[in-house]
Parts: sequence; structure tokens; C-alpha cells
Amino acid sequence: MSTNQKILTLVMVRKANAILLGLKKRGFGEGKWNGFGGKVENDETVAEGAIRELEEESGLVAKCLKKVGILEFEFVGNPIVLEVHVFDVLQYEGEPVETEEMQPQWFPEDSVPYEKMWPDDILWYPLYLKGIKFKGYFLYQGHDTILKYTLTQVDHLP
Ligand SMILES: Nc1ncnc2c1[nH]c(=O)n2[C@H]1C[C@H](O)[C@@H](COP(=O)(O)OP(=O)(O)OP(=O)(O)O)O1
Repeated sequence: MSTNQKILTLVMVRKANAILLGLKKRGFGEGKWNGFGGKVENDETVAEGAIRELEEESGLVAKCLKKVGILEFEFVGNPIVLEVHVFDVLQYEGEPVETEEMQPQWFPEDSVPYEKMWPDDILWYPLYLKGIKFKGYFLYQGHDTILKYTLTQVDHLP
């Protein structure tokens, strides 16, 4: 991994045509609805990081995860590249609870609040919701403007 790269996770939870999102209460992405996740620590695998972040941010304990996408984000003027590994939770235990970082809420899959989410989400969620694996790259100016992007369907993910 290059010193300019940070590995993060984004964990998506669904049930019966609804998706669980959390309103970020602090830090990066504050005020936006998003899946759950964060930076992977040095002493854990990406999947272990995903499980830890989901529990820390929502109280849910993931029992089975599947990687569904990898998204890279760059911001003009910032050398750091964020590599976000997106996971679908196939099985979990517990009920979502509000935490210091997130206020969780179920949304019907046809009423995802894209206007209050990262602008890239409306581009790749349709693939995710159809069960299609994907890779994406997004160059941002600030946090609201995508200057360019690529998004491709893939058969396999590392
Ligand atoms: N553009 C975009 N779309 C969708 N999701 C994301 C982005 N950029 C992102 O960073 N994310 C996701 C990836 C992670 O799930 C979070 C960001 O994690 P962050 O809060 O920075 O990491 P933590 O380790 O929880 O941070 P601390 O608060 O503990 O320092 O957003």
C-alpha cells in the first residue's frame, strides 16, 4: 500500500426491500446518510475492520459478509487516495442502535435519500441494489462536486 493510500470499509445492511443507513454525526461526511465503516487498522484484515466498524457504529454484529465493490476517491489538492471496500452483510445479529458516530434508520430501497448522501452514491447504488459487483473511481472538488469518474461492473473482486 502506498503511503498516500488509506484503506476504508463501507458496510451495507439490507432486509426485505429496505436498506439501513446511518446519519453521520461527526467527522468526515458529517450530516450525510451513509453505510457504516471507517479506516482499517494495521492489525486487522479489511473484513475484520468492516465487522468492527459495523458494530461500533450500529451495534450490529455481522456473521457473514460479501465484498461487492471497491471505490477509489481522490480530492483535488489532497495527495491521499481513499480506497473504500464495500461489503454486503448477508447475516447479522442484533438490532440497530444509535451510537456516538451514527444515527441508524431503515429506508425503503426506492426512497434512498440521495440528496443527503455523497454525490457518488446515486451512481453506484443502483448496481449494488441489483446485486452487481463494481469498481469505481471518483475525483472530487471539495465534497460536493465530482469532476470525473469511472464505474465498471466486474465479475470478481480481490
Ligand atoms: N464518497 C463516498 N461515498 C460513500 N462513502 C464514502 C465516501 N467517502 C468515504 O470515506 N466514504 C465512507 C467510507 C467510510 O465508511 C466512511 C468514512 O470513514 P471515517 O469516518 O473517516 O473513518 P473512521 O475510522 O470511522 O474515522 P474516525 O472518526 O474514527 O477517525 O465513509
